[in-house]
Amino acid sequence: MTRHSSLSSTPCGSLKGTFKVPGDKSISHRSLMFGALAVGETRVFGMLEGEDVLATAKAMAALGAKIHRDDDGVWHVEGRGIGGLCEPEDVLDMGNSGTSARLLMGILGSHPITTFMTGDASLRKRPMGRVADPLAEMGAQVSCRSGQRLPLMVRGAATPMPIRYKLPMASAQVKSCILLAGLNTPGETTVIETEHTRDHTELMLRHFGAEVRVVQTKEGRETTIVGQPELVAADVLVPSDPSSAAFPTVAALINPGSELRLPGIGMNPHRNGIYITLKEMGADITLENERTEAGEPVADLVIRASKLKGISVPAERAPSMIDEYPILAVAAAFAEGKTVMHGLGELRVKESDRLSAVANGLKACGVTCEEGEDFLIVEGNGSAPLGGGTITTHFDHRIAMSFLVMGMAAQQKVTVLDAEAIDTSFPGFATLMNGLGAGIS
Ligand SMILES: O=C(O)C1=C[C@@H](OP(=O)(O)O)[C@@H](O)[C@H](O)C1
Ligand SMILES: C=C(OP(=O)(O)O)C(=O)O
Repeated sequence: MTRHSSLSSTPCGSLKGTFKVPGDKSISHRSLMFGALAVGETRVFGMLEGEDVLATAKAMAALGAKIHRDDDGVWHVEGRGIGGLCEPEDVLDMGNSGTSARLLMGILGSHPITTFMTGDASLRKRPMGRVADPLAEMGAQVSCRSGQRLPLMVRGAATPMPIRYKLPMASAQVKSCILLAGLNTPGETTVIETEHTRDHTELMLRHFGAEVRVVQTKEGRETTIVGQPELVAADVLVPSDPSSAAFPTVAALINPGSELRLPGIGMNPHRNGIYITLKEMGADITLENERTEAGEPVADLVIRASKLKGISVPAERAPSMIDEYPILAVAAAFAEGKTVMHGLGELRVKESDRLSAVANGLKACGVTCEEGEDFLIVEGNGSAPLGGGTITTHFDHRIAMSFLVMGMAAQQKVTVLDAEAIDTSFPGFATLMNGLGAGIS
């Protein structure tokens, strides 16, 4: 797809109102994949209808699941059972979505079928060796383009072997890939992580009836899946996405006089690092009606404009807010003092090299910052930065939304190139924000 539309945001004054943030992307992907592997009909309420999740839906349908959306917006997935996926007739196009590609590779790795997979220009640059290597240990054949990139071919193992695998990097996608390959593997497959990444795969596999054990040992957090269970269809209630909610949250914090209410935001403790960090910076964010919905903690967020101060964000918090550093960097540009962020190496292999995309964007808006191999330091002076930049997003939705938020409160408008990338995770972002008082056009 050719993408070339730009959007600009202008200083807008206070934002007010209640905002229904779309469904969680990680949970939406998994509901379609696990529904396709379950016996019976899974219903998904509140699914994110962004391009990334729709790429997963299309792929699971090409693998034999029956998927449709009813008139009330509920998605129905009729599964094939573990081991029951059929060989797709054509190449699977995972679009912009690393989660779709890597989790699906795990599923395919233990199905005795051959599948070809590709993605857009951004996804074709991202590393796939991190999943191809453990899948090869389990007996799958994965042939990638040079540099372990997409397009690639997965020939699933006819007799997959369980492994015990220590993750070389903090990645929920790699962890999930191996656990999903373990689903159709006899015996027990174990993944060890030294940093605790998001645990939606573990929680949701249990919800669908699989046995997943987690123990903490001196090696790290060990997650074991018992192979070849029968997954049973289940209803999934998708909470609103805390990663998407971070954009209106920061927009409200930096626009004096703002007050926003964001109902039903997922508050999984391995996803909420941005809210802890913003509060440490002095943000007025209140959690109301804290509750558990379908196994996930959820709360209504009330956000009021606040004076922010720079802080040092601990590196070990990075996995719980890995997608939120671009918008945190924007918040830091409005804060008083230095915000120091460490442990950001993984940002270099997302939809873009987010570390340099953020640093370049901040500089284009007159913000002083220092980019290191795996750190970023942003210097704010407690007032609105100059703005006025034109931002290269590299088709990265989070870079696009972050700098549109910057333009809402900077001194001059900010223009973001290739803003259509926003539809991958947050369709309707500009319309929803404008409904609260933003000026995005
Ligand atoms: O498992 C998931 O749903 C995700 C894991 C993270 O990626 P990594 O596992 O590469 O850190 C995150 O950046 C991505 O947006 C979604
Ligand atoms: C990194 C992201 O997603 P993915 O890896 O699925 O492309 C993201 O949404 O910020």
